Amino acid sequence: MDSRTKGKTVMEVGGDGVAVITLINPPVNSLSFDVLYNLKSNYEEALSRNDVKAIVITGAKGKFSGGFDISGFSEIQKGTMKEPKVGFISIDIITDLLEAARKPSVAAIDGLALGGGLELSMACHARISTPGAQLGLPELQLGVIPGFGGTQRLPRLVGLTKALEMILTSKPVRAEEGHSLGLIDAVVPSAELLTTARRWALDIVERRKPWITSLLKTDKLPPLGEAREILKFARGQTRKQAPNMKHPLMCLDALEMGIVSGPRVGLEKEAEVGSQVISLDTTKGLIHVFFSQRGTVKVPGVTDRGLMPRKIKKVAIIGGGLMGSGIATALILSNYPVILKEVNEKFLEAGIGRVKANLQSRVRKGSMSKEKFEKTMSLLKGSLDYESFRDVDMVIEAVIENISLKQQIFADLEKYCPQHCILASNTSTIDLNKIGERTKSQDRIVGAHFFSPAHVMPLLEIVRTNHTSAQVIVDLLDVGKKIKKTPVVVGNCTGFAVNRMFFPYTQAAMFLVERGADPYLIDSAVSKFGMPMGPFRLCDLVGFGVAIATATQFIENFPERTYKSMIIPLMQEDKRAGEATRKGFYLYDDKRKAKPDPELKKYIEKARSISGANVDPKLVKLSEKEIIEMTFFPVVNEACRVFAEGIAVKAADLDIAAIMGMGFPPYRGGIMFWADSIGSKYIYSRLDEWSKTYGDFFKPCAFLAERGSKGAPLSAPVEQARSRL
Ligand SMILES: CCCCC[C@H](O)CC(=O)SCCNC(=O)CCNC(=O)[C@H](O)C(C)(C)COP(=O)(O)OP(=O)(O)OC[C@H]1O[C@@H](n2cnc3c(N)ncnc32)[C@H](O)[C@@H]1OP(=O)(O)O
Repeated sequence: MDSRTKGKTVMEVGGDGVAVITLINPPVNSLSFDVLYNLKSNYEEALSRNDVKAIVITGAKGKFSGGFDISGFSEIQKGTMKEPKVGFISIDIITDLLEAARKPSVAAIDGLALGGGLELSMACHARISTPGAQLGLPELQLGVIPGFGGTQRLPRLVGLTKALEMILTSKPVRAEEGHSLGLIDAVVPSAELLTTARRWALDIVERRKPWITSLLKTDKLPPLGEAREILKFARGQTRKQAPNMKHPLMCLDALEMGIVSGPRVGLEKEAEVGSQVISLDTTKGLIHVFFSQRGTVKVPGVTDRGLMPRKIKKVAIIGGGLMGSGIATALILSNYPVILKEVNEKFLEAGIGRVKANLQSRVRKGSMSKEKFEKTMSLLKGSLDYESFRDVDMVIEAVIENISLKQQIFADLEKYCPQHCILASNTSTIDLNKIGERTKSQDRIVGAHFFSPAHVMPLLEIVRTNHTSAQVIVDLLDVGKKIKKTPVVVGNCTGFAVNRMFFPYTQAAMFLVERGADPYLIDSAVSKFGMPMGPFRLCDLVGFGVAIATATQFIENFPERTYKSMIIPLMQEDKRAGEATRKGFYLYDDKRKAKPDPELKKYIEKARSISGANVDPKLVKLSEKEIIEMTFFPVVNEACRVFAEGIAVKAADLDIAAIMGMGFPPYRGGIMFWADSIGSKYIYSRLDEWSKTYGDFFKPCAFLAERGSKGAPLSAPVEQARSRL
């Protein structure tokens, strides 16, 4: 492949008169402009050659195509690449050249056909796939819409309702389902894929198989009135589920246009909308997230050293509480044999019971069979001592946040575990150097910070100290991948990356309420911004015990910028400790439905009298925009500190940590990306002004001050950061 080109296609014409065109653009054969232009010229050649009767399109190395090359969108957004004439690829190449050709095409699909990949195959006159193939249109997840005819052809092949489900959820279907839906014509083993596709193509030529033009099919479309009702319902659902995003509704416009006015007009609408969505801010955010999420496993100085992950054959977990049992669940679900250690029979039984309950909930929901349940549970063994730790490759300690207890455990682990064994702690705040103080194993001590519930939440913070070896990080990154987590490697400090960012968020909310802002309005503004819930509802959910324990750590470690509100401790004293006690900032009914509590005022007033804070008329009447700025700019400030200190190596890692650990809306691109979309100058000036009026909690850190004074992007690499890694 020419080093300047990004992918290509190759065409081979067989003695049977079938031209096989192979898409080649590793690793997923994405459709870059180079691939698409090559495909066009191969087609033109195949159509003009007398020795070619039919065409088969396939992908190299067991993958049809992962869709349009997503980096092409970033380049169009940055203006470094020009998008060709709107609809050129979809209408001129895929529809008018390929689908309307006088020679039939068959798609031979192995592995995956996603986005533009599936769209290309739908323009072929038949599709043959292997059993493992994944077929889907996940474009909305990226902020774009199916732009190679998917909004028109999918409903015509699988029906409107199923097409809407596939497009709006971005979820792919497997080959067998695709077959029963009419998306796939035949499912055959890999070894037979190409021969079957060639034969099928020749059968179409000989009229032994039908020559189907997907775009002209109408048999699966509902009558117009019914179609309009289905689309109206889909619009309502979309507005509810994605209120801050325009592109799903724009996609529905293209779909509807095709159904009402015919597929050609629909294609034109799709091309017009497809080109408009590329420049939406939400699209820029989502595409940034796609690459950032994949970038977290690229750790300079660690993953670029050629180290191979060692095989982790057995894992031990210490502590069967909520976290330990969740971690055990995640591991056995990915086939790791696990030993769960507890201090007595009662706790051990309870821990194993939690794991069982986690899996049983899957059986109840139908996502796990009873046989699979039994098989998965058989990977878990309980233990009350360390004898069975002699052959484990990794231990994850998940006991309560008590330094001396953890120190004792690590000293014991050093005695019982083999020398190569990784010694990990699930601590969320405690310094790992302190935890390992009584050992000589600093190079294999690492943080494996899961988020609750550990078998569900996608983030894994891998915390390294100055002594943790690169090999241990590589091993843990591999385990993270195998248990389907997104790992973010961070440095060692109180709260690591996620909790350090989380803390100022709840603190800012407490500050505002003590000065007269309405907590329920704050929660509502923050939810509208896109967080799963507001800070007060979140405190109720997490429970005040955890909130107080975390606050204690932060007050101890960052006293100069911790706002010491008494609201939560005062409520805790009255035994209202959040959702678990049915009373916190809200009142909860039997169904966990939250409603505001007029009594809350009493606690706020008492806290105000203790702190000496006064109601500030300006803060009583904050607009939603101001609420967002006053709660999230302190988070940006802390993220800047984390970045400047080298706790995170890349700003994009903080974006992913905020999205997956805090629930920051992905379509805003993550905390640093969002901050840069607003501008460092503005954020700096607001924080500076608030710090002069309200104190050091808002004081911009040196990094933000420096970048803000120049208006420089906050996410640009830190050249001379004092790295703690
Ligand atoms: C004018 C333009 C109109 C365009 C119209 C068209 O309708 C639009 C599209 O087709 S948008 C693209 C739709 N496709 C997708 O959304 C698929 C995205 N990719 C994935 O979901 C996954 O990557 C996967 C299922 C294809 C593979 O998953 P797996 O876990 O095996 O591997 P990774 O996710 O780590 O990916 C491996 C590397 O491949 C890169 N990559 C994947 N897909 C694309 C792509 N479509 N374009 C460019 N690059 C892609 C990914 O970034 C990884 O790269 P690394 O460098 O990190 O290894």
